[in-house]
Order: sequence, then structure tokens, then C-alpha cells
Amino acid sequence: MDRIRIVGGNKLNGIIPISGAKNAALPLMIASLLTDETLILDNVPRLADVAQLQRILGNHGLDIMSKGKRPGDHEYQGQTLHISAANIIDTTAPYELVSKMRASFWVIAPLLARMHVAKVSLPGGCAIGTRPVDLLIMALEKLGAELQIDGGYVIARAPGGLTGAEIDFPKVTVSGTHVALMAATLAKGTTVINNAACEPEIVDVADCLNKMGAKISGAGTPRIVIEGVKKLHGARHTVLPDRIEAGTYAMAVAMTGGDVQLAGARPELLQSALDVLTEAGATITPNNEGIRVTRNGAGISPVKVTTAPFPGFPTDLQAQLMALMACAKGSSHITETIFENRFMHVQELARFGARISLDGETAIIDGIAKLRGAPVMATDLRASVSLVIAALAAEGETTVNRVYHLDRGFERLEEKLSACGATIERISG
Ligand SMILES: CC(=O)N[C@H]1[C@@H](OP(=O)(O)OP(=O)(O)OC[C@H]2O[C@@H](n3ccc(=O)[nH]c3=O)[C@H](O)[C@@H]2O)O[C@H](CO)[C@@H](O)[C@@H]1O
Ligand SMILES: C=C(OP(=O)(O)O)C(=O)O
Repeated sequence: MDRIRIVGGNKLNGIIPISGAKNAALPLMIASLLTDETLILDNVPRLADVAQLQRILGNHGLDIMSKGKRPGDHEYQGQTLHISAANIIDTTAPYELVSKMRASFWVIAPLLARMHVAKVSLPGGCAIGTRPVDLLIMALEKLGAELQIDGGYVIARAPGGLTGAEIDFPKVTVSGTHVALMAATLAKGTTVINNAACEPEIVDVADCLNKMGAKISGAGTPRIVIEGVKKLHGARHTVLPDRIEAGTYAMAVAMTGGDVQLAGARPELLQSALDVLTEAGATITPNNEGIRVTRNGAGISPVKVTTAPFPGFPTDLQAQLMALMACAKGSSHITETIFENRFMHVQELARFGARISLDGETAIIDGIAKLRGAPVMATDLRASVSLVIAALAAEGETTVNRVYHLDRGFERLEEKLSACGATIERISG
């Protein structure tokens, strides 16, 4: 199993190119199931989750062609995928494939919408809470599907096709919104999604679906209206930049000090995180090429932050902020409201000497002057990268074990950080 070795203490200086967003690329790839024509996706990140979804889509009978680099392409340019679901030969998504990645469960929506039948294993994904799918099932039932759970599979049928309906989510759910949105595009009549997630990745998927001929309005607001159409067609779409990757590197710079340009990052996608970083003492300068992050001299100030659905502070940056606050001059409070068990990084950060206590859904972090490197274990995707951030600023050497979690969501992490002066290497095997 690969490990990452980091020797801390170097400031980060240089340019970090921001990749396409994992959490948009995955549902966009899944949306290709809705049409028998080719969907072309540009700026798809090279990630383990993307490769896994390619396997899942391949199992349904999709042809996926990945275009290689062309002269003049930037070394970090994302890949272009040509995905064709001309023939769906299998409407089952098996446990062996789906259990590795939560988003793969979402294939249930386009399969039901187009094929009127789907059998999909209950999902896996990051161990950050119980993560039920009751609201996804509720949304599909509202659209007229019959669902039952048998042997760990959700078996869904809609013999006459789906029918538009009013879907009221009792809580904001990204997965629920993606599923309802995709299913409703081919339903008969109009669907209204109330209390929809407003995350930029939802907007990106809705934009792509509209290019494919869907009739969606209101994406990015809590009320999305979808007028069902008979058929969708092919389209070409560029995956939006990864706001979580951008926020992660911004926190790394705030932690180590230095001056880094996050090339291609879009500030409006992570304004709440940028505001918190400014409060913590980093200087954030949006510019034409992305976002410049600097911290020179000044220490890190403590903050009080509560995670919330977009445009609030993202849960996917909570662990990284906690690593940063481990070195703040004072006591910080971070409250996690989205997932009930997203504090697995606390015990690992403690190995660096961080002083963190938990009180229900709030972590209290008493900053210390210096963390010390240690062997640590990656537990989930964002927790893993919080350990990398801590290690970059810690005195001495850190080994991060189980880095396959990182590979799910961070493209070429070691290359991007070492290009900015970090001492970081992957140890294979
Ligand atoms: C691949 C992807 O895009 N993953 C993101 C997505 O996860 P995901 O789509 O799984 O997150 P949701 O927004 O659906 O979950 C939010 C909350 O709703 C609960 N819930 C959800 C569905 C359901 O049927 N019942 C239910 O109770 C969840 O347990 C959680 O407590 O949004 C999360 C919240 O921004 C992010 O942390 C993940 O990175
Ligand atoms: C929790 C995450 O991913 P997933 O929903 O795929 O588990 C994440 O991207 O931080």
C-alpha cells in the first residue's frame, strides 16, 4: 500500500493548477446514461473515483474513450472523456463496484428514467456517518418508481416511465438533488424540487443537462423546476474547477506561509472558506488567473466556524481547517452539522501534538506553536489531506499511510505540492 512521506517546515511558493471537480465530474459522467448519443466531458480529473466510475459505466455497456494529450496542452490539463451510452446492456450496478464509491449509486436515476428499470447495490464511500439513501428513494418514488430493497440492492421499476411531481426535501441533500434532477429530465410533465441543494456542482450538472436538451430552471436556488422531455441528445461540457481542492491548497498555504497562485480556481465557488481564511490571517487576492493566497509573517488567528450547505462553509473543508487551527494563536471552535461522524481526523491530528477535544458536534482546538511529524493513518478523503496539511507545517518527518483515500479526490497531490517547495514523496508498495 502506498505511503506519503513529508518533511515539514517549508513555505509554499509557486503556482498550483486546480483540477476539475470530482463532485461534478462523477454526476456528469453518470448523466451520460440519459442519452444514446455521445457526451463529451472536458477537464475531467484523473482520480481513482473517476476510474472506478468508468468501470461501473463500462459494466452497463457504455463505451468510454479518453483522449490523450495534444501539443500545447498544459501538463496538468484534465482528460477529455467521450462517453457513449448507445447501448445499455446491463441495468445492474453490482456490489463489488458500487461499494467502493458513494456517488456510483446515483446511476439508479438515469437508468430508471431511460430504461425504466435498475438494480443498484446500496453504496459505500467515505466513512463519515451513516449516509442513508432514504431521501433519494423518496424522490424516485415521488416520480412514480416502485422500489424495494432485496439482498443489499435497491430494485427500482417504473414500467410506464417516470412522471413529474413535487419533491420536498426535508433537509438539503446533494445526492438527493442530483438523483431527482437526472430522473426528472425524462419524466412526463413538470417536476419541482423544493429545498434543493444549491452547490455549484448541481448547477454544473444542470447546465450540462440543458446542453443535452433538458429543460431545467432554477439550479443554484432552493427551487428547481424541470420540464420533462422525451429524449436527450449528445453535448460537450467542461467540468468546473474543484472548489474543495482550491480551498485545501489555500489552507495549506495559510498553514505553512508563502505565496501561491491557485490557477483556474473560481473565488465565487468558495467565498465562505476564503472569508474564514482571511479572518485567520491569510491574504486572499482573486485575480484573472484564479486566486492568490499569501501569508507572510503574521500568525494564524483562531476562528469559529459551522459547516453548512452551500453557500455556507463546506463540510469537505472542515478537516483541513481543523489542521490549520491546530497552530492558531488561541482557541477555535468548529461545528460539523452535515455528517454526524466526520471527526475521524481528530485522533490522527493528535499524533502531531494537536490539542483538540470534542463536545458533541463541536471540536474545540487549542492552537499550539508547533506540530511535530508522526506516522499517521488516512481515514477518509478530506481527513487524509488534513494530515498532509499538518505535516507540511510540522517539525520533522511524517508518513501518511493508506493514501488510496487521497487518490480518490486529489490529482497529483505530491507533484503539485513539491513544485511549490514542499518536501513530499510517495513511497510505493
Ligand atoms: C460525491 C459527492 O458529491 N459527495 C458530496 C456530497 O455527498 P452526499 O451527496 O452524500 O451528501 P448529501 O448532501 O446527500 O448529505 C447531506 C446530509 O443528508 C443526509 N442524507 C442524505 C441522503 C439521504 O437520502 N438521507 C439523508 O439523511 C446525509 O446523511 C447527510 O447527513 O455532498 C456532501 C455535502 O456537501 C459532501 O460532503 C460530499 O463530498
Ligand atoms: C465525502 C466525499 O466523497 P463521497 O461523497 O464520494 O464519499 C468527499 O468528496 O469529501
